[in-house]
Amino acid sequence: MIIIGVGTKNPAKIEAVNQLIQNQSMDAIIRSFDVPSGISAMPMSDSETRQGAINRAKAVLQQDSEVTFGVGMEGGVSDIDGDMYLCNWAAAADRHGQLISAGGARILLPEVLAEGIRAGHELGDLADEYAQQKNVRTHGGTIGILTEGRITRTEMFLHILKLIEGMYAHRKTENS
Ligand SMILES: O=P(O)(O)OP(=O)(O)OP(=O)(O)OC[C@H]1O[C@@H](n2cnc3c(O)ncnc32)[C@H](O)[C@@H]1O
Ligand SMILES: [Mg+2]
Repeated sequence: MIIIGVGTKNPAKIEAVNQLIQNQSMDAIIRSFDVPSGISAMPMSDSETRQGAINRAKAVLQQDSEVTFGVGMEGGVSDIDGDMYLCNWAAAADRHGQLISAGGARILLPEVLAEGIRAGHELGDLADEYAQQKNVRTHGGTIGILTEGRITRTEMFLHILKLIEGMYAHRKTENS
């Protein structure tokens, strides 16, 4: 059995790992840790968002010596030619120094959310106000609001985690 350490207490993210385990019939359990992302609270680029995911994955390995894989997930925004997109990254680190990262689907943010972020607010707070809901970030996420629930934050992170698990499997075949 492996122990997957997840660097968050956000249930929407933890559920993505849970679903990966079910999907891949992995013999694994989850432990969750409140680790620092080491970046700003509202990451403003792909580079920063990816770094947050990597920092979390590595921090988990430091927190608990029994953890087999550290997993980090981070959400942020990324500007393309003046348009602001929601972006998401995840990373997995093992004890052999192997680090795998991947990014997820992007969705254009409505201008009212983009303006709020440019003014220094966090997307989580803006999304709650926009949707007239509480804790969007721990439920369907902004992507869930903007797609009328067709793709939720959990589904989006599950997709990224499948990419990472698949790349890990591919590397094993390459090295065998
Ligand atoms: O508890 P953690 O794991 O930190 O999860 P989080 O919901 O705070 O999410 P992130 O730190 O990964 O995201 C950075 C910021 O971007 C916001 N954010 C990112 N993706 C979001 C989403 O889908 N819905 C709402 N807010 C989001 C949120 O406000 C965070 O402050
Ligand atoms: Mg956060």
